[in-house]
Amino acid sequence: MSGMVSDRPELCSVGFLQPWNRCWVDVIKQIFVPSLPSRLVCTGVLKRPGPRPKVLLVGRIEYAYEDWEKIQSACDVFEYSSGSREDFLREIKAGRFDDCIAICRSNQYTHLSGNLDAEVLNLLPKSIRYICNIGSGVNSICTESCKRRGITVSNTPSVAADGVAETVIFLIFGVLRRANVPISTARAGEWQHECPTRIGMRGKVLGLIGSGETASAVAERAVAFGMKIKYCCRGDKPPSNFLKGQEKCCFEELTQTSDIISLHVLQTPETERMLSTREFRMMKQDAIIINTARGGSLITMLY
Ligand SMILES: NC(=O)C1=CN([C@@H]2O[C@H](COP(=O)(O)OP(=O)(O)OC[C@H]3O[C@@H](n4cnc5c(N)ncnc54)[C@H](O)[C@@H]3O)[C@@H](O)[C@H]2O)C=CC1
Ligand SMILES: O=CC(=O)O
Repeated sequence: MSGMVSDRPELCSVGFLQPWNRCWVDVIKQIFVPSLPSRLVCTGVLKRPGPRPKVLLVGRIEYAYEDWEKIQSACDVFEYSSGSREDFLREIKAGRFDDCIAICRSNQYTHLSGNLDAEVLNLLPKSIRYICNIGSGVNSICTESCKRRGITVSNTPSVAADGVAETVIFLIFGVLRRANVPISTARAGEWQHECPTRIGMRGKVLGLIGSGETASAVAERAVAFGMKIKYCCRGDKPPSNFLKGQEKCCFEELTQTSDIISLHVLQTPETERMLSTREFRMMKQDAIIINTARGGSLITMLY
C-alpha cells in the first residue's frame, strides 16, 4: 500500500496497486488497530472486541472478491445494489443504514444513489466516518460537506491509469486510421476495397491536459509511437513519471498547437467546461479531442 495526501486536504488518498476495492482494507485497519500494517489485518487474525462494525456497500464488488470475503468476515455488510436515488434517500430516512461506519461505492453505481452531495450527506447517519470511493475521480462526492462532517474520503488513484491509457491509444488509433469505416462496412456486408486510412501517429503533437497518473501513462505509450508530447497543469505539483522531461506549456499554447488533445483532469468547478467554444476556435482545424476524464470538462457541439 502506498498512501499519499491529495492536493485537496479533505481527501485522503490511499493508493493500492490492485485490486480496486482494497481501499476497504484501510478502513478496516483504522477500525481495528490504526498502527498495524493492513497486511496483518487482511489475514483476519485480529478480532475487535465488541459488536462487529457495520458497513454499507452501494453497488457490487467486482474483481476484489478475496479481499471482500475478508471484509465480510469482519463486518456486517449492508448491500444496496438496486434502486434509484429516491429509493436510496428513503432507505436512509427509514434508518436502514443506521450505525454504519463506512460507505463503499464506485462511479459505476452512481445511478443507484445519485451523487453523494450535501443532501445525501445531511441525511446520512452520524455514525458514517468513511466514504471509500473505488476509483480515482471523486467529483460525485461533495468533499466539502464530508470535511464539515468529519468524514474521511479515500480513493484509488493510479489503479486505472494503465487501462485508461490503453483506451486513449486505442481511440487515437481509431480516429487517425478511421477504424470505424472498415469495421462498420464489413459488418454491413459492404466490403470497401478503397478505405483511406488517413494519417499515422508519428510526429503528431499530443497535448495532455493534466499531469497526473493517467496523463503520465498515456505519455509513456504515445512516446513509443513517435508522438511529441506537450502537457499543461496547474503547476502546483510535479508531473508524474513519464511526463518528466516532456514539454510543459500553458493551456492556450496546448490547445492551439496540438494535433490531438487528451483530457486528464479532475472534474472541479475550475475544470468544468474548460474546452468550450473559445478553445474550439483556437484549435487546429483538424484537431482531435479525446476525453476519458469527465464529460463536464467539455462542451459538446456539432459543427
Ligand atoms: N475513464 C475512466 O475510466 C477513468 C477516468 N478517470 C478520470 O481521469 C481523471 C484524472 O485521473 P488521474 O490521472 O488518475 O488523476 P490524478 O489525480 O493523478 O491527476 C489529475 C491531474 O489533474 C490536474 N488538474 C486539476 N485541475 C487542473 C486544471 N484546472 N488545469 C490543469 N490540470 C489540472 C492535477 O494537477 C493532476 O495533474 C480523474 O479525476 C477521473 O475524472 C480516472 C480513472 C479512470
Ligand atoms: O472513472 C473512473 C475513476 O476512477 O475516476
